[in-house]
Amino acid sequence: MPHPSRFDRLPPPARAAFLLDFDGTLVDIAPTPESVTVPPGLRDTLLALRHVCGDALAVVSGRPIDQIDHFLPDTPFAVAGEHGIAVRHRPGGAIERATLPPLPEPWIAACERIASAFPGARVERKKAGLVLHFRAVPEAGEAIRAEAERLIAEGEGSGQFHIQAAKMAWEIKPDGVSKENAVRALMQTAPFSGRLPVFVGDDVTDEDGIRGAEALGGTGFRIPADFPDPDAFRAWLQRLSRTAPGADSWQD
Ligand SMILES: O=P(O)(O)OC[C@H]1O[C@H](O[C@H]2O[C@H](CO)[C@@H](O)[C@H](O)[C@H]2O)[C@H](O)[C@@H](O)[C@@H]1O
Repeated sequence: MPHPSRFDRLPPPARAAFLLDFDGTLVDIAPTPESVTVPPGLRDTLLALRHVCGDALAVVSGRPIDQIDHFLPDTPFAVAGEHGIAVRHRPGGAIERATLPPLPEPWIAACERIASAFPGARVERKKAGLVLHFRAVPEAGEAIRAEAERLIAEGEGSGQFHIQAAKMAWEIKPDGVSKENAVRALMQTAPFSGRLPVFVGDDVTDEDGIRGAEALGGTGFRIPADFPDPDAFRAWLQRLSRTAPGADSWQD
């Protein structure tokens, strides 16, 4: 029996809203957060797709919004950053931030100590959390996780944060934050409202986004289950972006 086409799961252009993860989905994974490169043509593809679907295109990332603006300036209509803690619903609009407990100061110093015990590991600070990266020292991943779990179980902040598994990284993240909430928030305002979300991602946090899209009657795709890698996903997006605005169905 032939594999059902991915297009079977796609709402038509007039009903679809694209909510896309960044790292590992729109761009290839790189050795460090700073060293990702945006492939030539990706911005044009996203802008064309945005045009086809009436502007309903958002990036939903674990990164802060300013980093998405840096890599994809003036490209998505909306951006949700830090897994949905921060949401900007429209270009130039205000950034809405969830009110969350601050990361306890002693944890920041403790995480720096944890990272320095494993040369190659590093801490990435975020406004409401931090990430312990171990891509350069993969064999230390489990030990770093154990230390981080011990840390967040104690003192001020315990019971308010959890460890989110990421790609070669552990993120200390406030409870109650998820890409599912980000999808729900984005889909409440124009031009997303009234459309069906199509969420695409590659990581554990993206499963929340896919669940959020499905709960709203939309659909989700995951790399590598649905596309072998970001390159294959970008090629698919490029084909979709060639659909004529106003067309009833997607160009394959
Ligand atoms: O939700 P995303 O847009 O996928 O962001 C998830 C995290 O991505 C970044 O870390 C990951 O990508 C890096 C660059 O490819 C890679 O070096 C690292 O190992 C990955 O974990 C980013 O640094 C995090 O802040 C994001 O939460």
